[in-house]
Amino acid sequence: MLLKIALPNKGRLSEEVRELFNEAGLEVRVRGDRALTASLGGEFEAIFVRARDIPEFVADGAAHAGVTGWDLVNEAGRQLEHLMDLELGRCRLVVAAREESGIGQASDVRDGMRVASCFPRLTRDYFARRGQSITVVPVSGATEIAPHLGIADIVVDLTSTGSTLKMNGLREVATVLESSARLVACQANDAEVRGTLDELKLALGSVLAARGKRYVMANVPKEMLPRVREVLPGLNGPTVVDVLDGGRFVAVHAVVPAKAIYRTVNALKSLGGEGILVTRIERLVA
Ligand SMILES: Nc1ncnc2c1ncn2[C@@H]1O[C@H](COP(=O)(O)OP(=O)(O)OP(=O)(O)O)[C@@H](O)[C@H]1O
Ligand SMILES: O=P(O)(O)OC[C@H]1O[C@H](OP(=O)(O)OP(=O)(O)O)[C@H](O)[C@@H]1O
Ligand SMILES: [Mg+2]
Repeated sequence: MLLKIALPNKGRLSEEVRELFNEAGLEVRVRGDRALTASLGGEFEAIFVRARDIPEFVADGAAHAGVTGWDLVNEAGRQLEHLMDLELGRCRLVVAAREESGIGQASDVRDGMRVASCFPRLTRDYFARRGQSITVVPVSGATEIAPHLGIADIVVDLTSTGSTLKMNGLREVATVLESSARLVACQANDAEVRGTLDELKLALGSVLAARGKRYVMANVPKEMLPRVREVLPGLNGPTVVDVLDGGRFVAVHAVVPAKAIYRTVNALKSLGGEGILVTRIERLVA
């Protein structure tokens, strides 16, 4: 059975999502730039649609699963099964006001104010939860310009680096939602589909797990092993391999957090380590 996976056809998430699937061994083979579907190999077929439409398509069962922003999943308000956080497309949905507006926090927003957003549902819910009565001005893009055109007092929009807000003279005053790309599935999927999606999760998860890790190999003096063990915890302690040099050195191999590489290499060197190699890992299945 061929499982349909809805992926963003363009925009912010499309490239990185394709890269992730490729690295997981599900190569996105598109026939030309504008193809609407592609074979992913194995049991999967990709259908390329707008990120914003993906929650609807998946909830309706037009696709068994899909990848889109958590912001869009929440905006759609459909019942979906959340399968995993893909740790990309990280951004926040925020309330922002003009620098000179005098609005410094959400409670400064006065009843009756107009709020421009591509996320009318989340905007309405946010202010309703706070007991503030505002009017949503729905827009479909370039939200940041709305306060300058006088069509809204404040905005609710996505931000990551903050440069768009800054460029438009807007100040962030509150966070509505933290977002990243998620794999979501249709609640009506049967057991067979769920089983295949578990395999997909394992494949994608193994790429994500490998991204933050490096594989380190080094030859170290045998008598230093107890101290090397402290430097190289690895997944279950380092792998130790004989070196055919009459027993003076052993080779140690370990998986370490990428962030710790600088410290680890220096520590191995100071313990007399030689021939230190650091490599990337493609996939890591714990
Ligand atoms: N600045 C950003 N940094 C990181 N992720 C972002 C950023 N902006 C948007 N995203 C994520 O990417 C998703 C898709 O955004 P994208 O801009 O590709 O589509 P869109 O705005 O819905 O449509 P379009 O821009 O094509 O009209 C968003 O829902 C969000 O999850
Ligand atoms: O905080 P920043 O890093 O500046 O990013 C924020 C911008 O990114 C998104 O727009 P996008 O670039 O996707 O363009 P769009 O408005 O066409 O969707 C979002 O709508 C903001 O405008
Ligand atoms: Mg956008």
